[in-house]
Amino acid sequence: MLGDGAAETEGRRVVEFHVPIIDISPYVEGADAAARAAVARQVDEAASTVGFMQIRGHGIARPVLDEFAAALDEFFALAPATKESYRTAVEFNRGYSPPKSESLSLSLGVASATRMNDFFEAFNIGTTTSDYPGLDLPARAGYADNVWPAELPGFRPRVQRYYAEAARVAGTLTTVFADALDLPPGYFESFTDHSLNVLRMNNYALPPGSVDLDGDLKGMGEHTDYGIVTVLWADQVPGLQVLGADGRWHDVQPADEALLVNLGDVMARWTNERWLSTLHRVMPPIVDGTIERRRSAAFFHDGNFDAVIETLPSCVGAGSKYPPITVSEHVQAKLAGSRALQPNTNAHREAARVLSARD
Ligand SMILES: O=C(O)CCC(=O)C(=O)O
Ligand SMILES: [Fe+2]
Repeated sequence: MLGDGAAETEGRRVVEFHVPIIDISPYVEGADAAARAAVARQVDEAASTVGFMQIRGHGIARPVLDEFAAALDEFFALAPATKESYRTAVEFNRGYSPPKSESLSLSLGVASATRMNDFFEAFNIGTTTSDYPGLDLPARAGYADNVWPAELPGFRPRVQRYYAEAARVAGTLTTVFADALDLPPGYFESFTDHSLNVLRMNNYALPPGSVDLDGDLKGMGEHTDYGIVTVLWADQVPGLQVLGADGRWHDVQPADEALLVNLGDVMARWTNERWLSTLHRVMPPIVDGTIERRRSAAFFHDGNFDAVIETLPSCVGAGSKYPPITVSEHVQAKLAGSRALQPNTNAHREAARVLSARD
C-alpha cells in the first residue's frame, strides 16, 4: 500500500518531493550494526525516490567550514584579470572558470537558446598524478595538476583541509551504499582507491544592474552529476532546484549544519536506475530585483578513471539499461559538453527528462 501523496509511475514510487535529513554519525563514529542498518535503509529510500538527501553527523568541524568559506571569498574577490590568470586549458578541469565560460546543459547534449547562459564562476581542484606516485596516472584522463593563487597563501591549506574532509565523507557514503545495496562490505573500494575527485567552488554573483534578467539566464544549467556521489556545501540562499519525479522543479536549501548529497550517473548506471542521478540546476536568486550572491562547493567523487562500470548483479532485473563504460570515458564525454562545448550525444536518457520537465 502506498501512503497519502504517493503514486506509482513506471514501477517507481512517486512520493511528495522531500529531501530527507539523515544523521550518518553511526557510520562516522563506528556505532553498532543495528544503528548503521537504520542509516543504510534511510539512504536507500532517499536514493530510490529523490536521489538527493541532506546529511548531518558528518563530523566536519564548524571552523573547517568557516575557514573554507572565507578562503573562497578571498579568491572570488580578486580582480578579474588576476582570476583569469588561473585559467587552464579546457581539457583540464582545474583552476578558474569565468562566468559564462561553461554550459552545463551541453553535458547532456541539450543546447540552451543562448548557449552560454551559465553565469557561475568557479575554481576547481582535484586528484592529481602526484597523489599516487606509484600508479603513473594519466593527467589527460582527469589527474591534471592543480593551480593555486600565489596572491593568497592561506587559500591552499584551508581548501585542502575541507577537500580532505569532503573526501572522507564521500568514502563513508560509499560504505553506506554497499550496505544499502546488500553488497559485501568494502565492495566499492576497488573502484575508488585512486578515485577522480574534483572540488568545484562556485560563486553566483553578478554586479547589481549589470544583468538583463531575460529569463534565459541561469546560475548553472540543468545537469546530472557525472560520478558516484556529490557532497555539496551551499549557502542557505535560494537558487538550487531539483527535478522531482512529478516533472517539476523544486527549490532546495540545506538545513542548519547539513550538507547536501546527491548521486551521479555512475551510481545510476551501477544500480540500473534503482537509484537516481537527479537533474538539478541553479536559477538566479533574485531578491528585490537584484541577484543575491550565493556560494556552493561540490565535491565530486567519480571513481577510478579505469574502473569499468556495469550493472551490479543485484540490479540487473529484466536487463541492463546501460552498456559497460569506464569512468574516464563517461566523465570525459560530459566534460567535453560542459567545458569544451561539444554536445554530448550519449546522454539520451537524461536529455529526454530535461526536455519533458515542466517549468
Ligand atoms: O550550486 C549548487 O547548489 C549546485 C552546484 C552543482 O550542481 C554543481 O557544481 O554540479
Ligand atoms: Fe551538480
